[in-house]
Amino acid sequence: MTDAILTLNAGSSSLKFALFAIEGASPLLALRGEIEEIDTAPRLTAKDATGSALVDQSWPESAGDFQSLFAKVIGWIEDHADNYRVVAVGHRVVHGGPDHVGPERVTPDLLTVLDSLTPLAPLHEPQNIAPIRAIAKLRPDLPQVVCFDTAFHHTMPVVARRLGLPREYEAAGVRRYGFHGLSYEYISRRLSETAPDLTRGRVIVAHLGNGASLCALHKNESIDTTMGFSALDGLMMGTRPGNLDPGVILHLLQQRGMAVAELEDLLYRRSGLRGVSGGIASDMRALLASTDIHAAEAVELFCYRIAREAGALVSSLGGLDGLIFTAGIGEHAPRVRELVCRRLAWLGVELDRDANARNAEKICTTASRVEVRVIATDEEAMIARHTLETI
Ligand SMILES: Nc1ncnc2c1ncn2[C@@H]1O[C@H](COP(=O)(O)OP(=O)(O)O)[C@@H](O)[C@H]1O
Ligand SMILES: CC(=O)OP(=O)(O)O
Ligand SMILES: [Mg+2]
Repeated sequence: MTDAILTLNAGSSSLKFALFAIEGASPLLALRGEIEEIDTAPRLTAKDATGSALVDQSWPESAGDFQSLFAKVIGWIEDHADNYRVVAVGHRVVHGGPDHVGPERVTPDLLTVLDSLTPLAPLHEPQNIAPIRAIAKLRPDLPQVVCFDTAFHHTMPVVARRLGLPREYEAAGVRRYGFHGLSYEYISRRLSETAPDLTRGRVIVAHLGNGASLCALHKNESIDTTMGFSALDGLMMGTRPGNLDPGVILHLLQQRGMAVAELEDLLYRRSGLRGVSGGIASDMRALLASTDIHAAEAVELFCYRIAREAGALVSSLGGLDGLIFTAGIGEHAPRVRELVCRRLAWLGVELDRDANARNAEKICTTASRVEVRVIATDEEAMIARHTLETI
């Protein structure tokens, strides 16, 4: 039996998991998998460390039922990883609030704090916390560690964190936090290994998954990002509108008499690619495959908003040396990268079309003034490292 760390990463459209063998100081990947499209067409796939497929199974009847899908993942791991002894579980938790800026071991008090942050991340925090409680019940002795998406952004200067509201709100925690921090932390480490020049310069990382954001890295530290107080801000996403004139919210509440729960549903689940495509899909693969004009318009708006927000971050950075695409869409959708890069040509971004079509690591021409790369993110590897360090 080999000691291992189990990692769980509940995103807005997927539940990702991995098992890492503990070998010396660094965890070694044993297997990884995910259930994707949890709300529409749940499908479990997993691969061993060499990339060989271990399972491909669908449960259309369990769409939207997170608890039952989580139980299926745990059941599958128990059946297929019996030569590993899980000695700790690491979780991605989206919101750590103002006081939690590093990985922490789970305690009952910490769980109470995390519960109180649920209104700030209603699409994620409940799915992040439920597995912690379920595991604590089954195995109270098993150490569990939480790794916050907000933590990586603690280097943001005050001016990037502050909202234009009266001071008392900031003191009460109403400020910009930023998310996808485990992904940005992993990318920053990969840059140190593969493109060290960029770690001394000004880089925008585009994490384009079902949730999406941009991070401005200056000398490899976050100095600004497009998500703010909640995971609603910034880019348009799979089901979220991204930044929105607050006047629209007032209009919906006052003139349309919309209830708060209805508004929350609109902003977290019915907008973004799903809403703009007229309900065709929130999933980029389906939109790119569709011939419907509304699907094409949704993709166009997605890319327009990325280029527009990137322009704002170029201003925060005072220029741009590198542009990195990552996460589900960023890693696998050449069309989206092409549309974004075309809009950023004024910065000296010049895409190599063949390299882009191949999802190559470097996708710019030699003449490009900005180095454009595709880097596969690995939030699980970050969670495993933090978990091992914490226990
Ligand atoms: N081959 C592909 N081409 C285009 N989009 C893809 C591809 N593979 C995955 N995606 C998109 O990536 C998104 C999911 O990304 P992911 O990072 O897993 O999301 P999250 O972690 O937010 O749940 C979906 O919109 C999906 O359609
Ligand atoms: C913060 C967030 O939106 O996460 P995800 O992209 O995993 O949904
Ligand atoms: Mg994700």
